[in-house]
Amino acid sequence: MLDILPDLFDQHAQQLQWLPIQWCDFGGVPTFYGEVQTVRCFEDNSRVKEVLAMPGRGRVLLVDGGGSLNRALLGDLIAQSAQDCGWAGVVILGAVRDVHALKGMSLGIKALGACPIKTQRKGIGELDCVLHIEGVAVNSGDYVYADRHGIAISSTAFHIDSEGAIKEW
Ligand SMILES: O=C([O-])CC(=O)C(=O)O
Repeated sequence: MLDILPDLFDQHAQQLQWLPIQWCDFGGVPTFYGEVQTVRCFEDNSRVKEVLAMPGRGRVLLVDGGGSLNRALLGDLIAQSAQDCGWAGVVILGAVRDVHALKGMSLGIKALGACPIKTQRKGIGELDCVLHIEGVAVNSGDYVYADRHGIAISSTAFHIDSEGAIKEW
């Protein structure tokens, strides 16, 4: 799929909130969208690993890692698990590693940057919490729309067909 955000904003700007962050694109799928599940954690990816081993059903995991580039919250093994479990994408306000392998995955992956060091898992982190990213509140059950421009959040589910036609669900 090509770009989706310009047409989405042209047609439905009132229902969208833009996250003004220039993300790095690490996955093999630059355009992806789906229902959000939220995680908040800091330099501990326990929750990320647990959740991405559960059925994704086309959803997108949005992780507020506090912006830390000191530890990677996702690497090739967890990303493979996400792909195998049917997640559409993972968005990390923080870092990832195993960058070469991530590019080969059928998964959307956006993050602030890369770091070669993994976290120490101590079981710390929250699932399904309200995240505040660039002044935008995001809950599990909202929707993420991502392409090479970046990421928009909405409480509305849109379906975008392979021709780029947008339908509200
Ligand atoms: O295990 C981790 O914490 C991150 C990682 O390297 C992987 O997902 O392969």
